[in-house]
Amino acid sequence: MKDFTPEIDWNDKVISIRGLYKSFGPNHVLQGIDLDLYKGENIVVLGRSGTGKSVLIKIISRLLYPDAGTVNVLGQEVPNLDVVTLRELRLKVGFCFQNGALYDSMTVGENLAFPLRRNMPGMSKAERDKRVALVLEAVGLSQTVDQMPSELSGGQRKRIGIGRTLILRPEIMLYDEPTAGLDPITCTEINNLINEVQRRFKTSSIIITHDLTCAKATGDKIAVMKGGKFIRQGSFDEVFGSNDDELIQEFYDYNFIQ
Ligand SMILES: Nc1ncnc2c1ncn2[C@@H]1O[C@H](COP(=O)(O)OP(=O)(O)OP(=O)(O)O)[C@@H](O)[C@H]1O
Repeated sequence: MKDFTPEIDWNDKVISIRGLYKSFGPNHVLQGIDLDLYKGENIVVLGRSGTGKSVLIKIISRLLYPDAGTVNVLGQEVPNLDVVTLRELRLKVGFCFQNGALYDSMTVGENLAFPLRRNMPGMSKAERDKRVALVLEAVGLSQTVDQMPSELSGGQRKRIGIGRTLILRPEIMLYDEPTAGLDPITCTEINNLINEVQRRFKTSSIIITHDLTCAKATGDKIAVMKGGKFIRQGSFDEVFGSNDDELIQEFYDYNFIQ
């Protein structure tokens, strides 16, 4: 449970997806996905390995093209965008990669400053340093500014990875398996950070995971993916509250057996 009430604007859809299909040869991965993300909302896309969760967020950031369907992000139809508009949109849609995607040869501070240097070349060094300090404080790792990524724990790397995405002040955060490979205490810290980012920076997020604890802690809405579709959507309690729902029970059992 969150210890705050998220400020969700139900009149403002920041992502709207309809009839999304994607196949790789005979592998029909997405088979009719509809999804709405509202401003300020955290949606968790929950599904077993290989169900197409990553493909979905890659299509949202146009790392992949869909075969059919519409993908509207912040009022723009993503598959049709020219490269300049796409670049501008990508500044507003932050992608948190599973491994944090940090450069091993740069310090933590340099890693955080890098997206600013590349995307906001007019920004002064003083302003960059200020932003780096703010983000480090937000992810709770101010003391690591001069450390190398190899000196960080897995959980710290994840936090810095989230910070590196946050540094451009995106409106939307896409989290790819944010708790994968972490111990339960570190998972809780990452879940809390995802909520803190939502509260403090007013972001809207899609969190893809197969971790039920992460889903429960961070999701204002849960969308369960199976067979290329969402088989259930609703709050955690709406989706997981019923004991006689076989599809959901199967997922629940799988989660605890793993
Ligand atoms: N570029 C690609 N070319 C071919 N097949 C792909 C490509 N990307 C994904 N796939 C296939 O699409 C399916 C869904 O992959 P995806 O990575 O979205 O799964 P996932 O639900 O994110 O799983 P996991 O939790 O294991 O990351 C898999 O069968 C995968 O092999």
